[in-house]
Amino acid sequence: MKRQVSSGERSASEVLSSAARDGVQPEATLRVSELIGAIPWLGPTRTAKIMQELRISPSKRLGGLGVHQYQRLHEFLVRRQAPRRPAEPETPGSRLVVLAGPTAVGKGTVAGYIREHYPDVQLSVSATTRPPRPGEIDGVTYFFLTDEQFDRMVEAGQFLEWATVHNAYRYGTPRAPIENALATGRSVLLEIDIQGARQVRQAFPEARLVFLLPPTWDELVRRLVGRGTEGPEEQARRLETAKVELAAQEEFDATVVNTDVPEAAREVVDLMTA
Ligand SMILES: Nc1nc2c(ncn2[C@@H]2O[C@H](COP(=O)(O)OP(=O)(O)O)[C@@H](O)[C@H]2O)c(=O)[nH]1
Ligand SMILES: Nc1ncnc2c1ncn2[C@@H]1O[C@H](COP(=O)(O)OP(=O)(O)O)[C@@H](O)[C@H]1O
Repeated sequence: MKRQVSSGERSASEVLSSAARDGVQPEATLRVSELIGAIPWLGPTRTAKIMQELRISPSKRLGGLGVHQYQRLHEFLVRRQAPRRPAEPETPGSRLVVLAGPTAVGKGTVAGYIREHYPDVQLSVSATTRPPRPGEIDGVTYFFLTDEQFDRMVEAGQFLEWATVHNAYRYGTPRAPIENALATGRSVLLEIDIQGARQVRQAFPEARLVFLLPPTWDELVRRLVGRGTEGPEEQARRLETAKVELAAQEEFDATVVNTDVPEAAREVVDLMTA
């Protein structure tokens, strides 16, 4: 027997979770666009955009989703359902700032400079499934998690955003430290990839998104090659991705050109306080 999802009963993600648990497909004939469109504050345009991001065609019904589409939809709903922050920071003056940009532009270097020279800026510590490199400290560089631990945090809605980066490992921003910092009037800087920046924009429309640019394309190539952490094949793949990533700068609130590290760091910090 079919029935409609009603907000007074179970939420959409509860329906999907129990379906996954029980191995049954409820509401199989419900269109995904209707399910998403029923979320408060999402108009048809946002719904269409979300469908596009989830890579689900507008006509798809729940019962017709592929495994990956189903997984993406589930994760989206869990994220939406996690406790939401109000539209404005709770304390005036606190701000959430995202620093993103193409591979090897110097995000880590600039963030490291800020950590060292601007102790008042709180830098978010991400969680990752990638193994630690020599010298990296758990809880300082990253929280190093197993796949299972990461899954549990995703399920519990404990990430503000998360993404698989460079087709390899998963990275995510723990939600609680960010919310605590903003609630106590501190600004927070997230150094994350572009997919993550887009998710932060959805969850925190008031966040400021800063895009770090290389002075030139050739300099970006020089930095990637000069860093020497990837082989030629991986370098070529990252540079292909970088072209797409550079096109995303239009979506950001501000751009900073990383010619000189201290100068770029100061510009980012200025954007946090301005
Ligand atoms: N979405 C997202 N991306 C992250 C997060 N933390 C780090 N990243 C990105 O993950 C990528 C890989 O970082 P890292 O493991 O330090 O490797 P490296 O950039 O190759 O030195 C970088 O582009 C980071 O910006 C996070 O919490 N969320
Ligand atoms: N302003 C800069 N001038 C010259 N080299 C830089 C500058 N910023 C970063 N680099 C170098 O570029 C390489 C990539 O920087 P990194 O911080 O690892 O990039 P990302 O975190 O964006 O992938 C590193 O070798 C770093 O030392």
